[in-house]
Amino acid sequence: MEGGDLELGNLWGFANALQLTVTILLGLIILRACRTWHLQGSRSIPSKGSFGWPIIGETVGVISCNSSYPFDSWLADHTKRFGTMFKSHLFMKPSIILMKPDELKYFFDDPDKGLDSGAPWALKQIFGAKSVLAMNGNEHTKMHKLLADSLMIPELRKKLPEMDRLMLQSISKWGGNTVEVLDALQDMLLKFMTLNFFGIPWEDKLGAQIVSLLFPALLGITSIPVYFPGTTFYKAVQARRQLNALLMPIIGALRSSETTEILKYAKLERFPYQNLLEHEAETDAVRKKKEESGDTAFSISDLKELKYTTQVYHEVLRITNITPGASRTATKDLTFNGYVMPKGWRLLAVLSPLHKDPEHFPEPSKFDPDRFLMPPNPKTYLPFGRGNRTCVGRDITKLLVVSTLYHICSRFTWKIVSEDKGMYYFPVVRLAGKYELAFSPRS
Ligand code: HEM
Repeated sequence: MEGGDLELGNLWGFANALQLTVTILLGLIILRACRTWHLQGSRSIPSKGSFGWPIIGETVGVISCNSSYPFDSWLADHTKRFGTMFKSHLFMKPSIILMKPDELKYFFDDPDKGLDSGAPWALKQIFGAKSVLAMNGNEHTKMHKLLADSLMIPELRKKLPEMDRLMLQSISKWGGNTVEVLDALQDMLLKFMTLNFFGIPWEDKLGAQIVSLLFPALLGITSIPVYFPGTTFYKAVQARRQLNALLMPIIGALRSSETTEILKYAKLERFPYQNLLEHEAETDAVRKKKEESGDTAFSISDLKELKYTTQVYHEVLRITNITPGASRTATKDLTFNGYVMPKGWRLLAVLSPLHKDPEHFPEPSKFDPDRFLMPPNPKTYLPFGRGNRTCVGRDITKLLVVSTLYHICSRFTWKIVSEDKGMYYFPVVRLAGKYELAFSPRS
């Protein structure tokens, strides 16, 4: 080929690429304009907010939140521009974000009976339409009650000795070692859930297999639903399939009790340890009392004595917002605060602005367990939501966290070994780096 032909070919290639780019850009602009017109023109929705880009909306902005630009900053930027209760387009759906106490009350209490679970498509793929998170109406009420009953204090009282045994078995190996604490606690919780929901001891081969599949499956709940090898969603679907194969025979046998939902996991965060070290008198007193009585196992009545540890627990939940919020779908046009929230739109309740409102929690970024010297106010502290979809795991979470902290504090002193690398916010709130503590047995 002659040099001139080559240049001409290059030019044509460039012109084609340019034409294609311009066409795509124009298409995107028109699409965006059409959608905005359609959504804004037809109904009285909150006029404040932004739909972002076509199809993806503002999703990328949310999922790329990290330590230097946390989800709180994304929310703060939006509220500064639009006020509270603004619209957005997230995870393929037009959405309305709610955060003020009256907005959250409307969301959780659903006085107009117009809100469905709003379970994302990814969740239904992984946990099925018959998961409590996806169910609605009477079916949901029944399942919620079954689960809640199996996880409330009277039932937990029976399960506590086994929980305690598991905890001590794991913690007893920590003295003199450096431990990745979050992984160790997560493993403990998954093992306990395997025992609690399926009656399978984690020491069994089957128990160990289930434990190893639960976490990847749970991670998929909030993943981007791209079914391609390597993605979180793909791994979650695969894990769910394997869990199905393992669990179907057992579920068949357990069907009468129907308590076969496995859902969330609780995490201890990095904040409490230093504060607890400074308040060792409390755990010491409880331990001494128990040793004198000859019964060292943790009991429900110990919760009352561990007041400071419980304050720490509340403050961790307030400041970390491990579950950032909740989601619903409007099943009809709803009117609230003068706005129509159209049928089919997603409503997202976010909890962090409430838990970090200086009016209710002065100096909100400061970790200060003494805020909870008095029991938390249910209007301004909602880490487990409220209403008919309130968290069924709240009692077990408190019991697990407070008793684990008690066991750790009464046995060890520790030093933080790993460097603080901040937080990730998607697909779940978690530490960006390892969280290793070096434990020494207490004298
Ligand atoms: C720190 C730990 C936890 C936090 C902050 C948390 C938070 C929440 C929140 C805010 C909701 C309400 C969602 C909504 O209104 O749609 C919820 C629901 C739920 N949680 Fe938790 N949770 C935690 C641990 C657990 C644990 C350990 C379990 C199970 C053992 C669990 C099981 C559930 C279930 C089944 C629901 C759905 C209830 C329903 O839709 O009827 N959670 N959780």
